[in-house]
Amino acid sequence: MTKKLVQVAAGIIRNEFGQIYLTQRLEGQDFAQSLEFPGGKVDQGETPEQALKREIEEEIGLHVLSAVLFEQFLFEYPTKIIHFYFYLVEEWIGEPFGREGQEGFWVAQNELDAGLFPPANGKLIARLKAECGSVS
Ligand SMILES: Nc1nc2c([nH]c(=O)n2[C@H]2C[C@H](O)[C@@H](COP(=O)(O)OP(=O)(O)OP(=O)(O)O)O2)c(=O)[nH]1
Ligand SMILES: [Mg+2]
Repeated sequence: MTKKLVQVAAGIIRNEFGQIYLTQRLEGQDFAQSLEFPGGKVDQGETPEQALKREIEEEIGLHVLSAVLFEQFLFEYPTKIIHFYFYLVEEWIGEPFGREGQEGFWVAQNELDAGLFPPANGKLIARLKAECGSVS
């Protein structure tokens, strides 16, 4: 059987201190307890950027003012292939919080730990850490 292809848009929400806002996936979701960049599936008729803005509002209550595509790639999971669109977001209105009951917190960009995220995030996190001149 061919795997379904899903589009996912997520935000690397970075503040002026070089910290990134992460959330923790809830029980009952796939990759429960993993950390994630807030975001979700692109709906039919939506562009990835529209999906990003909608998901960020729904999940963490921020109104995104500008978003720049940082990286897009395909990642194959056992049951699906995901086309990820990760956007860097540095301008927004509001204070982020886990609107769906999930934990959320700021982490320094050079202290991101790929082991706490789903497997698809590995390369992206390595790139974010390399940007900070971090060795691991
Ligand atoms: N948001 C997000 N999803 C990620 C990341 N890494 C990763 O593998 N994923 C996977 C987990 C899910 O299989 C998929 C995203 O779907 P989601 O569960 O967030 O979708 P959604 O917000 O639309 O939620 P739902 O309505 O389907 O419950 O992408 C990440 O950094 N952020
Ligand atoms: Mg989501």
